[in-house]
Amino acid sequence: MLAVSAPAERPPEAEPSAASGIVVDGLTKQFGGIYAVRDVSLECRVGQIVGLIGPNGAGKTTLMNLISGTLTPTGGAVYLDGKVVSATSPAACAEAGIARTFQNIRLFKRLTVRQNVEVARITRRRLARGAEKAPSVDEILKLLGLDGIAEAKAGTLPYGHQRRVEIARAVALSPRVVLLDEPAAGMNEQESRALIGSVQLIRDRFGCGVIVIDHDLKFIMEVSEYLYVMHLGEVIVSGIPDEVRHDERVIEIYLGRKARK
Ligand SMILES: Nc1ncnc2c1ncn2[C@@H]1O[C@H](COP(=O)(O)OP(=O)(O)OP(=O)(O)O)[C@@H](O)[C@H]1O
Repeated sequence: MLAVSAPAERPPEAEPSAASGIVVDGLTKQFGGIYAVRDVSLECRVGQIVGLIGPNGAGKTTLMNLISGTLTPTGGAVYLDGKVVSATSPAACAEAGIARTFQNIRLFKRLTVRQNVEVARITRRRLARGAEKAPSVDEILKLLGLDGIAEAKAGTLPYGHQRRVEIARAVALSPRVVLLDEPAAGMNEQESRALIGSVQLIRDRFGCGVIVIDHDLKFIMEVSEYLYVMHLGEVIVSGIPDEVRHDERVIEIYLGRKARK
């Protein structure tokens, strides 16, 4: 059965104080008179892969920016492991255990793939978090299929490879939850299929939660265990991918003809 979220409703088990992972509770962000995000409640437990979809302008990136501390909410809160992390800073969120990638890739382009990941590892050591289950740089590179190009300069790589380096760098921080903003953008069918396996391996090996935004519906339906659909700043539908895929509102209003293919 499809769960339809009333704006102010919180998933029944989402008690912020008791949760392990991220709980977003009634989050709102206004830019002047525009509600980019309006009373959004969702959660991503540690060990869970959650997808976020919606048409252009739905509020997905704003929500990511609120969760990762890049933006300060107008209302509501974000909890990580029961502690409020919203309205702090990107550095505080990273320190608490939220890592992310960006729609616009932000790598050290003149450094090699390995050096990019090593820089993140140095940061993690400084944070003194996750040491007990931290995989080596070599393991991270292998997990993302980057071991064969570890010595290549990041800036010389095709777009799809650069996206994987970004993910490797994010997981090298040993996050509790990693946010992936359009990780399959620019990838061909074969690459995005391989990425599904990598994301699942990351979750298994690191034991972290993963929140994924992507416009590639095939990719996001396959990789996610649970989906939230946003439109005009609000979560309008949530459920497992099979339920969301067949929801009339999602097909006709939010996914349009893409869903009929
Ligand atoms: N800094 C800003 N100032 C004013 N309005 C903004 C700002 N950032 C986002 N918005 C508005 O908020 C709404 C949500 O934008 P957002 O980029 O979060 O959507 P999105 O779902 O990520 O879209 P896309 O899929 O195209 O990236 C849009 O109407 C957008 O114009």
